[in-house]
Amino acid sequence: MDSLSLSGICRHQFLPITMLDFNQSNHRIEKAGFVRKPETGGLTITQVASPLRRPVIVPSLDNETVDRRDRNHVAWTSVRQERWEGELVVQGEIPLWLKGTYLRNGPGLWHIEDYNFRHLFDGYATLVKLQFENGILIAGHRQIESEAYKAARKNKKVCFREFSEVPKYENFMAYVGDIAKLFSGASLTDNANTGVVKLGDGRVVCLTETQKGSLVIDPNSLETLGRLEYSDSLGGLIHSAHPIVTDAEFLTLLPDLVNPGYLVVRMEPGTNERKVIGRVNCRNGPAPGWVHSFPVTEHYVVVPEMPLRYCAQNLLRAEPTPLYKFEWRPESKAFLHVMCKASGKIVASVEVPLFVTFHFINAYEEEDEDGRGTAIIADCCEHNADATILDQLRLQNLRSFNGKDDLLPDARVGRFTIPLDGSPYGKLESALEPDEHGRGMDMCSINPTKLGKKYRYAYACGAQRPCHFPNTLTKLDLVKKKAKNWHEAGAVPSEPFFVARPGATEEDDGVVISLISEKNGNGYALLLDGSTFEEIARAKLPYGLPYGLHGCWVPKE
Ligand SMILES: CC(=O)/C=C/C=C(C)/C=C/C1=C(C)CCCC1(C)C
Ligand SMILES: CC(/C=C/C=O)=C\C=C\C=O
Ligand SMILES: [Fe+2]
Repeated sequence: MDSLSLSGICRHQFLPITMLDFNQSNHRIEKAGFVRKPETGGLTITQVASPLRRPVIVPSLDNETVDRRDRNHVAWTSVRQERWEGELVVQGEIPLWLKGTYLRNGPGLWHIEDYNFRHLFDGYATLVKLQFENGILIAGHRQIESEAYKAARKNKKVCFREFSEVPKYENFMAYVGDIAKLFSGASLTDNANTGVVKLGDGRVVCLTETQKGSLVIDPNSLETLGRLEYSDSLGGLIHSAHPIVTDAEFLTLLPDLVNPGYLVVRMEPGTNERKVIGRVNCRNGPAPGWVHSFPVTEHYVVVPEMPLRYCAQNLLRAEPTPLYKFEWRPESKAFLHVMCKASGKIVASVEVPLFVTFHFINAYEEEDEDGRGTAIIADCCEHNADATILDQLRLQNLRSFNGKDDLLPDARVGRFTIPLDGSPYGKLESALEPDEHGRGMDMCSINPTKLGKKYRYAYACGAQRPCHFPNTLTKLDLVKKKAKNWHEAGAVPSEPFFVARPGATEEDDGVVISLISEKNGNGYALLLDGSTFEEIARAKLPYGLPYGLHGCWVPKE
């Protein structure tokens, strides 16, 4: 059976993919579909094969994971097994034009043995795929085999510095040794749990905030293929977790913690060499602001200098502070710098009101009637200049929601206006009334053809209160200043990801994909119409998956 004859498979029941070729394995068959491989240390292995004739090995994790499902929402519970793949039964209709794979990355495993991690961002990366073809949906998930994850499994403890977790030191000398390794980057994690991008040359790369955590994966098997080794000598240990990736380029920011500033760099498809476009020196402060993401316009890169700054002392600490590796420095103020992509020259550098954002949504240039640039508009999911959102993402807080208390801090679509006439100040306002989306706002996507251009629609997660975490999918109309919200009681939806219909002329002509973790432990893939924002299809997963962060689309050639 090949991928084109999938429609021959029974679609009336949930269909795990079954073993076709036992000869490819040395495993002893214990019962249909289950085999035990002695050298895996007692893990249960299910040897299965996909309709694409690819065998899939599915080690389950430990019982503790499953036990904890009773107590916590599945969104905040470790994934229950290493790997799974199968066809899903679809309710509704998947558009026939939707051909390709949606990949979603995120931290999905938050414990090692008895030790439970602290923060959402600490979890070992779980990659999920939804493969669409001819109205059929094959889903799968797999752990990313980072060095950090493999070492933790092997040694039964955290071995690298994660977002908030650090290895437990046996004595002071071990701590000193680890600090020495911090400066070379050797002790930093490569747990690529934040996002996944498809480069112009077809490579698919999972990313996190550390440069060493750039891992190439196979979008079909979800296998970890190896590290993307940058071949330049730019050095540095960290970068923006959200590069801007198009078929033509990969743009990112490398924060410089020694001489506070940022390098703006560009990598061409087919190469591993980043070349410097230019450098921005920080206007203020002892360290650069955190750059989880940044926006671009057609001609410019906007470099944010947030008052939430990297903090060398906090990097060295064995125990986390409320802001982890960062600190809130309002006295350092906030700035936006605008660099010309072609020349590397800074064309504007303005002070703006204090702000906190993880995610910029988009940016574009405004022109006068003669076509001269007058301003840059940059939109972001803005947390009302309140950095405590970072600590709200502690697992204990996310797990403690009892349906009553409302702990999610307010957020909005923050719209910056950066004048290009040399004025020293920029503006920050709400792009629409935050009550439109329940005063929750994060995890955004747009139609990628609008990247850097004037745009009207964005998709994001909003809030239906009370809640501890964004729990709606929302379509934002930034022209009419209205939002349309999707919500299901108790459900935690992940980032609504927009895929445009090939040949579409309307900005919102396409579908929005999200993965939903349900209160009862189940989960499903959801497809909404990008224009009406009504449900067009859903497909139940065999079990609910943990919350995930960001996705990408790999179209079928
Ligand atoms: C999942 C997510 O959005 C963010 C993950 C952030 C990580 C893993 C940050 C890691 C870091 C270190 C391990 C040390 C250096 C600083 C910093 C980049 C925050
Ligand atoms: C999930 C999140 C913030 C939610 C707040 O409302 C931030 C994720 C950041 C990393 O990708
Ligand atoms: Fe992010």
